[in-house]
Amino acid sequence: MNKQPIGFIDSGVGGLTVVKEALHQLPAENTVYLGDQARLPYGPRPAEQVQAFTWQMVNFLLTKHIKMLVIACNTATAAALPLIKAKLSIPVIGVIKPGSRAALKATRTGHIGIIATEGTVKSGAYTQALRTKAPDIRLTSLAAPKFVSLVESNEAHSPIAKRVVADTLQPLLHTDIDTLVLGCTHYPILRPIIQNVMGSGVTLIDSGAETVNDVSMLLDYFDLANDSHETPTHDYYTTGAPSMFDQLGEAWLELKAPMHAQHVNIESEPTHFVDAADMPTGKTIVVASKNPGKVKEFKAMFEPAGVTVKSLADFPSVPTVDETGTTFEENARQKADQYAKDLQLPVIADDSGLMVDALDGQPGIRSARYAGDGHNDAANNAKLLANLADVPDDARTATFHTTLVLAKPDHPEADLVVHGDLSGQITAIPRGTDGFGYDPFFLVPSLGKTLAELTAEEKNQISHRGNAMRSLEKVWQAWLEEEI
Ligand SMILES: O=P(O)(O)OP(=O)(O)OP(=O)(O)OC[C@H]1O[C@@H](n2cnc3c(O)ncnc32)[C@H](O)[C@@H]1O
Ligand SMILES: [Mg+2]
Repeated sequence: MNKQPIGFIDSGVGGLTVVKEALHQLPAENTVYLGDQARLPYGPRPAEQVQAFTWQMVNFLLTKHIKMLVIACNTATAAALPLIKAKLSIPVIGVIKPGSRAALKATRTGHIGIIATEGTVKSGAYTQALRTKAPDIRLTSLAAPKFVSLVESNEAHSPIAKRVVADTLQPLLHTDIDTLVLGCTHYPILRPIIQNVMGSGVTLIDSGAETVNDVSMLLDYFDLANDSHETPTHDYYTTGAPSMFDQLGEAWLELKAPMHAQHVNIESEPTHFVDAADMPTGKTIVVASKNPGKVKEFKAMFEPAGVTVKSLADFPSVPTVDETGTTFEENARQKADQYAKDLQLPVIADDSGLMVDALDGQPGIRSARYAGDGHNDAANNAKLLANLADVPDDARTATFHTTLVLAKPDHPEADLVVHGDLSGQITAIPRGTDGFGYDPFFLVPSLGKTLAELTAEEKNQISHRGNAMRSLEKVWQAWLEEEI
C-alpha cells in the first residue's frame, strides 16, 4: 500500500484531461497537479527552455513526495521525458508512447494523422514512436498552435473555436486518415468540435487518457497502488491565476466541490536535476532588493558560509512592499517582515538615506524620491543644492545612514536589526564619477574626497552600508541558525 500522491505536470489545464481519466480509472489514488499557466504556451518555445521549465515543475512536485510522475504534456514529454526518466528514481510516464500505441491499434487504413503543438511536431517524437513499431505506417503531422489558447481562455465552446478548428484541420480532410492522435493534452477539451470537423469515420486518440492505462499498469507492477479506504486528496497548483484555473478545471472535471487551486511560484526551482546529496545543507536568504550591486555585496558575506542568496529578481510575482514607515528601521522592518511572510524564507531588507543637519535631517527616508516619485539622482541632487544655497560650508554637515533588518517568516518579534552611519559634508560642486545617488556631493573630510571619488572597495571600507554590514557580520550566523 502506498498513499503517496501521483504527480501530474502540464503547461496549463490540458493535463487535467489526463487527471480526469485517472480519477475515473484510479479513484483510490491521491493526486497532485501542477499547471505552469504563467509561462504558457510551451509549444512555440525552444526545447532547451521547455526542459528547464519542466525541471522546475518536477522539482516542485518532488517536494510533495510523489510516488510516480506523469508528464501530462506532449511538448514537455517530447523535450524532456528521457532526461527526467534517466534521473528520477520514481517511475516517469509521458503521453506520447501510450498515444502512439493506441493509434496503431485503431488504424485500418494504415494512415494516421497527428495534431500537436509546433514543439511536439518539430521534435518528431510521434513519428519516431510510431515508426519504431510500424516502419511502414503512413503519417501526416499538423501543428495546431491556436488550440491551446482557445482552451486556456475558456473559448472551447465558442463559435470562434469552431471556426479555428475547421480552418486548422482543413489539410487533413479528403485524405484516407482514419485515426487522428490528439497529440496535446489540451485538445480533448475540443474533442466534439474536432470530431465534427473530421467526421465520424475518424477515430480520435486521446493520448492523455491512454496514458492512464500505463499508470495503472505500473502501479501494479511496482506495487505502488493505494489500497487504503481513506478518501483520496486531490491538490491542484498553478503558477497563474487560481480563479481561472478553478473555473476551467471544475467544468472539465465536473467537480461537485470547489477545486481551490493554489498559486505557486516555481521560478526559483532549479532548472535541472538536483541530487538530494548535492542539496545545499545550509539555508537560503532572500535580499529584498533587485539592485544587483546590493545583492552582490550580500552574496559576498553569506555565500562563503554556505548560505544560498536569492533576490527579489528570483521571485518576479511576489507583490512589492511599499515603504510607508516614518523611520529607516520601520521601512526596513516592513519590507523584511512582509517579504519573509510572502516567500516563507528568511529575508534581509535595508533602508538607507542621507540626513542633512541644516535641513533638519532631510531628505532622510525620502532620499530616493526627494525631488518626486522615482529615483532621479540628478533631480534629487539639484533640489539638495538649492535648499543648501545659503548654508555656509561649516554648517553643511550630513550623515548617510543604513538600517539592515533580517526577518524570519511570521516572527517579526525575532527580527535582527543593525545600523551603520557615515559622517561628512555636502559640497557645493560635484566631484567624481563613481558611486550613485548623492555620492558626488558627499565629502568625507578625513579623506578630502567625495564618495564618488572612491573605488567601490574604498567606499565600502568606510560607508554607512559597509559599517552596517560589519555589525551584521558578527551576529547573523547565530541568528539564522536559531530555531524559533
Ligand atoms: O530599496 P532599493 O530597491 O534597494 O533601492 P533604493 O534606491 O531605495 O535604495 P536605498 O533605500 O538604499 O537608498 C535610498 C536612497 O538614498 C540614497 N543613498 C543611499 N545610499 C547611498 C550611497 O551609498 N550613496 C549615495 N546615495 C545613497 C540614494 O539616493 C538612494 O536612492
Ligand atoms: Mg529605499
